[in-house]
Order: sequence, then C-alpha cells, then structure tokens
Amino acid sequence: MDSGEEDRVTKTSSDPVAPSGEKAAEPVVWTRGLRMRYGTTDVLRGVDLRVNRGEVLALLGPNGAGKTTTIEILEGFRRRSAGEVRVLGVDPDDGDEAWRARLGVVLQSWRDHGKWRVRELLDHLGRYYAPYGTPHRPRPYDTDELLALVGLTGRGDAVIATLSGGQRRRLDVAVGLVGRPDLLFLDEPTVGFDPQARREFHDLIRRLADLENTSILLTTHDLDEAERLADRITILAGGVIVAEGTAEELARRVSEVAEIRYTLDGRPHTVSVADATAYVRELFARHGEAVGDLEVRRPRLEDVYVAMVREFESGRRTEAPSGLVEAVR
Ligand SMILES: Nc1ncnc2c1ncn2[C@@H]1O[C@H](COP(=O)(O)OP(=O)(O)OP(=O)(O)O)[C@@H](O)[C@H]1O
Repeated sequence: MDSGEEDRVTKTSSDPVAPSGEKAAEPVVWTRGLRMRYGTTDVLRGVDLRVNRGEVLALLGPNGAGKTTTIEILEGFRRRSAGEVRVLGVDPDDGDEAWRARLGVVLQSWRDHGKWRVRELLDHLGRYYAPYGTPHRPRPYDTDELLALVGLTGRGDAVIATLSGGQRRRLDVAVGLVGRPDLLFLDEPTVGFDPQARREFHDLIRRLADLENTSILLTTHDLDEAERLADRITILAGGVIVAEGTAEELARRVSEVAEIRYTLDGRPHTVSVADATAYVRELFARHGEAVGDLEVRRPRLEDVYVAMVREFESGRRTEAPSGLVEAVR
C-alpha cells in the first residue's frame, strides 16, 4: 500500500513556503505535490491543498477520486507515497498524541459499542482528551452540552444499538467533536440524514466554524450541501485538483451569463444576459405590471462540477487546468 514510499520528497523545513511551525496565519492543512500510489495505480498525482483557520473546505469528486485517501493521509492514518504535508503545523507521519488530540474525525459510521449507552461512550472517549485541554479550549466537551449540540438531548441513556440511523449519525458527529477539535474531518457526514437533520447539521457546522474557529474539511456528494456550507470548494478528479474557489467563483468560471425567465402579458420569455440587474430594471421600467413569474438563474456549482468531471472522465484532459485553478486562487 505504500509502494511509492521510495519516491518520497525530502522534507524541507527551511523552505520559505512551507509552514515550519504553527502560527495563527498559517494554513491548518497544507499539502504540496501530495501523491499516493496503491500498487501500480496512482490515486493522487500531485495535490496542493490548503485549509485556513476557521474555514470550511468541501472536497468534491466522483467515486474513487481519492477523497477518503486524502483525508486519511491528513489524519495520519495512511502514509503518503510522496509530497509535503502539514496539518496543524506538523507532518502527520510524525504526529504525536497531543497533535492527534486536536483532530476530530467523523468516519463513515460508528459500528462498535452497540451495547453501550450514548453517554457512557462519550464520557469514555472524552477522558482521553482531558490532558490536552487548555483554558482557551477546554477538553473534552461537557457531555450534556455535546448532546444538545448534535441534537441528541434526551438520548444520553439510550443503548447505542437502539438509535435510529440518523441518531447514530449524530452520535458519529458527537464522537468526532468530543475533544473540541481544532480541525474536524467529516467524510460524507450527512448520509442518512432526513432534511431537517441535514439543516440542523449545517447550522452546527457553521456554528463550529464561526464561533469556535474550528477548521473543517468535509467530503460530500451533495453539491447543495457544499454550496451552502463551504467557504471554499476543491474538486478532485483523476488524482489532481481540477477546480477550486468559492461556489460563486467556480460558477463564474463556467459562465458569466445569467438566464432570466419571465412572462409578459402571460407569454413566457427566456433570455441570457451578462448584467441581470440592469436587464430586470429595464424590463420593469418598460412593462411594469405586465411582467410576471420572474426568475433569475445563475450557473450553479452543479453545472461546474458536471462540466469539470465529465471532461476528465471522457479522457480529454489528463492534467489539471492550471489556468482555472490559478484563476480562482
Ligand atoms: N487500501 C487500498 N488499496 C488499494 N487501493 C485502494 C485502497 N484504498 C483505496 N483504494 C483505491 O483508491 C482509489 C481512491 O479511493 P478513495 O476511497 O480515496 O476514493 P473516494 O474519492 O473517497 O471515493 P468515494 O466517493 O467512492 O468514497 C479507488 O480506486 C480505490 O479503489
């Protein structure tokens, strides 16, 4: 699994670009030329990733793109084949217990400890984090506070095996949060959530980022979720980053044009214009109340995603479109 180990780039701690220790302005996650090879297959082919403090980054990509592999390398669960990596100022391969205690991980689903009660599990896991608390960031979370945070108030005494799928997922999130992490990894966090649970989860993520300054790296296949939650989005395909930026920046790369639909005296019209506001102003100035059913549609993240991934999967492109990545940096 680590057959590319011999290719590993020598770490250059004196490199002026690489964060050498941890400082407030430095990225919480930083990779350069990250590569991963399984056997003879290159899954990651030179990934440059960055997550800033208090930022929510969504990592998107088709099945098998290497998202989970990337997260596992950053967490220190998997050794990379080559490239430079810093997470909270430390190379994950050298991360000690104190470093690990500052990370929160929400994996696919917590399947163990079915006979335990919810509170028991969180109290138990929380004890591991206690020595790593600081006055600024007390660890672990108070269990009742944590249960309230993830929407499990009243379920503390429930046996884990009796929780519903959505409640189980909330517990997964609680397990990831119990140590009040500086950096939280979420691998497809809302799979199995109903729409209300999804909305509550999104509020929780924004609260963690905005109020607790938690940096969050999440993978998802739900583009609405990425658009709603993430400060920045990175699209991985074919082992490289094919696009990154805010949802708005990415959409603008695909098209500056907005589509406007309306009816005039009941007849439907559709136009594509660069300046939607000016067009609508003019439309009402001319036709006033004869205008109805107005709708302005800008390109969505989904349009960008589908366009980028389709291009890669059709084999027309084998390298990252550096112009696009650079343009939105
Ligand atoms: N331990 C392993 N040994 C060999 N190949 C692996 C291993 N783990 C993952 N792979 C392969 O690496 C590629 C990337 O897998 P990964 O799970 O990182 O993708 P992903 O983007 O998370 O996919 P998904 O969206 O389906 O979760 C896949 O082709 C997968 O089969």
